[in-house]
Order: sequence, then structure tokens, then C-alpha cells
Amino acid sequence: MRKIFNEVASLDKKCYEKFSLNEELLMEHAALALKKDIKKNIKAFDSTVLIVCGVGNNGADGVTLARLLQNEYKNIHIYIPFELKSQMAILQYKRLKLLGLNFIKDLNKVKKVDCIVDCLFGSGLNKPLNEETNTIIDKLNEFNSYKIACDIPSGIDNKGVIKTTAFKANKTITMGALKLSLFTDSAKEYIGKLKVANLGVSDIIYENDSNMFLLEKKDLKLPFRDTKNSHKGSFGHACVVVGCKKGAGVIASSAAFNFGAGLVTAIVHEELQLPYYIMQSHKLPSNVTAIALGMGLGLYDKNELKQILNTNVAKVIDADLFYEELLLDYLNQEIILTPHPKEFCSLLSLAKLADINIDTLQNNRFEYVKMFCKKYPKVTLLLKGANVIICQNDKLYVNTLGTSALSKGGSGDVLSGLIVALLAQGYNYLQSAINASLAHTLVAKKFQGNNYALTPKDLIKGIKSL
Ligand SMILES: NC(=O)C1=CN([C@@H]2O[C@H](COP(=O)(O)OP(=O)(O)OC[C@H]3O[C@@H](n4cnc5c(N)ncnc54)[C@H](O)[C@@H]3O)[C@@H](O)[C@H]2O)[C@@H](O)CC1
Ligand SMILES: Nc1ncnc2c1ncn2[C@@H]1O[C@H](COP(=O)(O)OP(=O)(O)O)[C@@H](O)[C@H]1O
Ligand SMILES: [K+]
Repeated sequence: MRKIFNEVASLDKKCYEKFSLNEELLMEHAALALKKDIKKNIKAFDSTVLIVCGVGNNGADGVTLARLLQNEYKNIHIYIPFELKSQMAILQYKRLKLLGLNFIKDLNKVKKVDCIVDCLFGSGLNKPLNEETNTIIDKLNEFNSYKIACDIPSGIDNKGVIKTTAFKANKTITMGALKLSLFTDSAKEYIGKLKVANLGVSDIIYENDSNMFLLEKKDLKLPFRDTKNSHKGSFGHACVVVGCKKGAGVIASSAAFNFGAGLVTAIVHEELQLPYYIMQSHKLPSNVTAIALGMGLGLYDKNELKQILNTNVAKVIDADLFYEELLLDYLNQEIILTPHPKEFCSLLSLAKLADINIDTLQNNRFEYVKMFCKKYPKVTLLLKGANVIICQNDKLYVNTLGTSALSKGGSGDVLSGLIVALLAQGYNYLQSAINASLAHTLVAKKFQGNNYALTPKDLIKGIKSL
């Protein structure tokens, strides 16, 4: 996993004050990282590279890049639509002028471009884009070129919100370290592949401590069975409470069994047609080790619910339970909650933390997650979305590995099943949420069929061979 920061200006400052680097040095490295990626992806000398530079230091990165790319390609077009403001941009521009590079005045005259580098705005975007900038960005997005965003796609603000439009990158090369603004659901549409540019000192020196992390494939710890002298009881007994919408519980049960739970029982009111390896019972078995509850619940007897919730074993809570006030009684204990944004809005309202709509939540996902986990530090919260956020107390993790193939009824039920399987097998709450989420998203990523075709069954099948 990699550390994520709210901002990196303080990390840059540390480089200057503690390690005697300076702004020019960092910028040269920023531009070098951009150059390296372009050289790797654009091979032919005959190519055209368009560098679009804004008024601040993001623009200065672009101007510096233009200098480094001179004579590397036949056509380097530099487009500076507004008057430069930052001292570094003015200095780099002066150097560029002396080298005699090609500035363009009218974007409409550019017909074919192999690579576009967006250096309009970076971390300094602090107000809505004006009409002219919107038009420039929309025009850039129309080109069928390899598109790189310098630091962050222009148009995404420092909270990760897109007010009007944003540059749609194939790759974002972010400077120094990962910033939280890169990981909102809406930013995911624009970021493309994400790479961190080294600014001249190693990560260990550049970065400070952080409580926020980006999850990576290599973080996944599958529940491999290392013990030889084992029996089914060694891997726990997961119980899934099946509600009115029975499919949800059936999917979760099946996912749990396939992810290693030694025994799985579906808690049902009436006998269902289930895979033969899933047991059925009207009440919780005495040797239950973990419970999944809430998915497809519908109307359910409150006393029965309380009885299940009062059982002293690990639990993952999903879906309909986020609309039940009685859940509040269980939030001061260790428990995993897996709401999607609408359910989380309900939860925030029940907890009297906020009365907000989904848009407000989506524009402030990290803030609300942190606020909730501050009030309930024992809860492990997994907020679903294009980028999943997992938070416990003051530690926050982001999983960006999911794809829109997962935007289907039943995907979340599979996730609950995976989580309860890991809880049953003895993973702690945080590790259960993290590893189940990683497995869930990596299976979707690996899926061989068309991305509209993934079913819960495919997900469960994919779990077998991750
Ligand atoms: N140590 C550093 O400062 C480093 C900075 N680097 C680059 O510098 C960038 C940050 O530079 P800046 O802080 O100058 O910020 P930006 O280059 O993102 O832009 C800030 C400038 O744009 C103006 N502005 C903001 N929003 C606007 C809007 N909507 N419409 C019109 N003008 C607007 C501001 O008034 C300011 O003049 C980073 O994203 C990164 O690319 C890198 O070179 C690495 C080192
Ligand atoms: N565009 C997307 N990119 C990545 N993951 C997604 C996307 N859309 C949905 N998901 C994931 O799919 C799952 C959907 O869960 P949920 O909404 O609870 O569905 P259901 O209740 O029907 O099972 C979540 O884990 C969510 O993060
Ligand atoms: K940019």
C-alpha cells in the first residue's frame, strides 16, 4: 500500500528546509518524470506533442517539459492561453523563448496530435473554471491522442470535485506523493492510470507519516490453508441471514463458502433451494463464528433481529439494516458496516451526524467517512463506490481496483459473503474488510468476458482462482 496525503506543499517545504533542495530542482524532476513517460509511450520522432500550460507552477512544469523535449520530437507545440503568473512559470518561459521553441496561439489550428500534456491547473485550482478554460479542456478531450495530466487532471479541485469539466487523461503523473483529491469517485473518470513522480529524493525522505493508504494488488492476503492438521471447524462457521429478497442471502452464502469458510449456514424462515453444501437453519447454530446480516432483509421481526445482533460473534452488516434505528445500539462495538452511498446517507442521519443527499456525500466522501468513524471508532466502515473507502478509527484505506463491471445487483451481496468468510476464518475486522474488498475488485478486474456481463456467479467463480 502507498501513503496518501491531504496536500504535499508541506512535503515540498520539508525538502527545501531540511534537505536544502529548491523549487527549481523539484520542478526539473517533475518535468523529467513527464518526459520519461512520453518517451516510453510515444516512440516515433515524427510525432506531435502538445503541451498546454496554465498560469501557475503546473504550467511551469509544462514549460520545463517543453525544454526537455526539444529535438526529441519533430513537433512540440506549446500552448499558453493565459498570461503567466507564477515566478517559476515566468522564469521557465524565459528560458524556453531563448531556445526558440514553437508556441501556438490557436488550438483550432491543431489538427493531429499524438500526445497532449495537460499542465493547465494542478493543486492550485481554487475557483471554478471560466468559460474559455472549459472550452479549451473540452477541445483537448476531443483529440484522439495519448493524454497525460500533470499532477492532477485540470478541472479536479483539491477536494476531488469537478464543477464543470475536467481533462480526461490516459495517465496522471502526480508530483511527489499521492493526494486524496485523486481518489473521489468522480475523479476516477478522469485520472486514467496513476503514477507518482519522484521529485529528487526517495519516498522515505519525501513522505511523512500518514493514516491514509492506497490499497494495491500486492496487499491481498488470501485465506490459504497452511495448516495440515485441520478440520472444517478450523475455518469457522459463517451464518448468513436470508431475508425477504432471498437471492441476496443465497449469493452471500455461496460467496462465503467459496472464500474458505469451513461451514456456511443460511438462516431461513422456510426451506430454500440452495447449493447442497450450504446448510439451512431457522436459528443460529451454537458454533457460529461470524454473521452477515442485512442484505435483502426487507421486513424482519425486530426481536429476531435483536437476538441475532446480540449474539457475541463478529458481524458484517449490509443494506436494509442501515435504515433501522436499532442498529445504533450496536455501533459502539466492533462490527463491519458496508453501506453504498444512499445507505450511508441514511446511517449518517440515524446517527444524527448529517442530513445530506447523495451528491453532497459523494463530493465529501472522505470527510463524512472520517466524521462517522470518529464518532464510532470501533466500527470498520466500508463505503462502496467506484473507489471503495475502508475506515477504522483514524486509519483510512482506498481501493481503486474495482471496475464498472461491478455495477450490478448482487455485487454487494458477494462482498458481504467474502467478508463474513474472512471473519469466520479469524481475520480481524479491518483485515476482513480490506482483503474481501481487494479480492472482490481483483476478480472483477480479471474477468475475461465483456464488462457488461459480469454476474455474481462469475465473481464467486473467480474467487476460486485469484
Ligand atoms: N514545490 C512546488 O511548488 C512544486 C510544484 N509543482 C507543480 O506546481 C503545481 C502547483 O502550482 P501552483 O500552486 O502555482 O498552482 P496551479 O499551477 O495549479 O495554479 C494556480 C494559479 O492558477 C490560478 N487559478 C486557480 N484556479 C483558477 C481558475 N479556476 N481560473 C483561473 N485561474 C485560476 C491561481 O490564482 C494561481 O495563479 C502542482 O500541481 C505541480 O504541478 C511541481 O513542479 C513540483 C514542485
Ligand atoms: N463503477 C464501479 N466501479 C467499481 N466498483 C463498483 C462500481 N459500481 C459498483 N461497484 C461495487 O459493486 C458493489 C455494489 O454493491 P451494492 O450497491 O451493495 O449492490 P447490491 O446490493 O445489489 O449487491 C460495491 O462493492 C461497489 O463498490
Ligand atoms: K494538470
